[in-house]
Amino acid sequence: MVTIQQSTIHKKIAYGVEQAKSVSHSILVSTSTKVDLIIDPVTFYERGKNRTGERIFWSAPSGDFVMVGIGNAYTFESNGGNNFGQVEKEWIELNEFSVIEPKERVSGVGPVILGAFSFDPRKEKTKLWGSFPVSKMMLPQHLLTITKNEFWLTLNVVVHGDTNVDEIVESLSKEQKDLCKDAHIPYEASFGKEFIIEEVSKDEWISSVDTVASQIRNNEIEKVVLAREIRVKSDFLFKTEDILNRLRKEQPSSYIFAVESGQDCFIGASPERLIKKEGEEAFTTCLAGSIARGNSEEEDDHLGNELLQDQKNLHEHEVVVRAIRSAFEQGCDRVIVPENPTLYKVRDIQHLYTPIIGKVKNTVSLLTLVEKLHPTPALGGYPREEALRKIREIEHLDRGLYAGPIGWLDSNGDGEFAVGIRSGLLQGKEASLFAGCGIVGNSDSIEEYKETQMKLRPMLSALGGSF
Ligand SMILES: C=C(O[C@H]1C=CC=C(C(=O)O)[C@@H]1O)C(=O)O
Repeated sequence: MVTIQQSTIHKKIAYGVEQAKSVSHSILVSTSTKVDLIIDPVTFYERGKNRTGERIFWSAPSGDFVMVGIGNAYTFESNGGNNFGQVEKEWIELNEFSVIEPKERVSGVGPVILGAFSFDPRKEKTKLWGSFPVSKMMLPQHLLTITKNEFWLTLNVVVHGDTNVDEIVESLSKEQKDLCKDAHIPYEASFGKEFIIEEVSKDEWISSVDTVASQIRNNEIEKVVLAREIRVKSDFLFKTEDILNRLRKEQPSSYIFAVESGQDCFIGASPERLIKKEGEEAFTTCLAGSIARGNSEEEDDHLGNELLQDQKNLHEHEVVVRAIRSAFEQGCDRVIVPENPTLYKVRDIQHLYTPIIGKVKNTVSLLTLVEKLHPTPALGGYPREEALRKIREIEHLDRGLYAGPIGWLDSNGDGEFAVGIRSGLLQGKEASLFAGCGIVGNSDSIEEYKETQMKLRPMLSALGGSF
């Protein structure tokens, strides 16, 4: 097995400890190697089960860029606000004292932090999300990166002047061997039989949609996204790797993610990018306005064309484009916005879609852009603060990480965040699944309810159930 050579790790960590002594400061040591192995990322995730609560999974649409993090080398956690600025500041400070190998950088390889931020830290937290802090980004001890058909293994560790080099090298090397053992074998999922679905506050949700739609008609606000929850109960433990496996097969055009905390796991397959930053370039998307997929190609085209001409959906979408363009222009120059939306199709649903690109201004960072954009009117509403107040007041739901930014950031300041929709919270034999939709003046509450059912389908199917 070709993993990272023990002697290489030893040399780097010993050097890091010497540095830590001489500067009287902790040092981040990060060693990465391209390995000549094929590793199934879900198998690798499963092999990390001794570190339950400290595992994270991320894959971009099409599945050719995957990251799996196991174990915490450093955690950025907040129980107050989302603290985007604080996370960034601490991350930059941690990188100031570092030993990173190899010097030439590959995106997503080496020191990378991954994690998620809450939708609305000001909404009162309930027991449901008790295992999770408000925001959590972690630097994994073990990181598997699959990019451009290459497999990379990274070891990250933060050392101090008194760190015992032999001990830490031995434990990291052993863990890495265990993670890679037979990891080429594709993960096989298994599922139970019993499946109960409980709707949470269904009638209240429908009546909230009616209330909000009438307030919009009275010009009190322009758009509000209202979300709801279903609780799923089973006769078997929901295992993250089983569900990841299904999501990877069933939702190839979505971001697939999982982030654990304690015994719980937030997991999903989101079609919606919030922001990607690659050097000077930034990419965002407006995704709002939805319709079902057809049973035949003809019916699918027909539904897609209907969506492209539907005034209610076009209005819902236009509000999002307007707000994202304005937020994006604060952080970027040369912003390019297509004139009309096209369609973005995932397995169970098709959306109106407008991708936006720009050139990031010199002083602007990825997390600054996340903060400017979040929550877009595709998740919150418009105007933002009024919509958030309305959601706090009227929604019978603790969204937690649902609809919040989830993604990664590297030490060059590049990375990507999606919005954590089409998602759920796994809690042993139970799970909560979430879905929302944009409410405008002419929204019909029963139609909106049906739309949420459609948006719950990807996660429900990955859990082994259906409506
Ligand atoms: C809020 C959700 O979807 C958003 C993203 C795309 C389309 C949406 C819509 O048509 O309402 C929503 O704005 C969700 O899936 O929970």
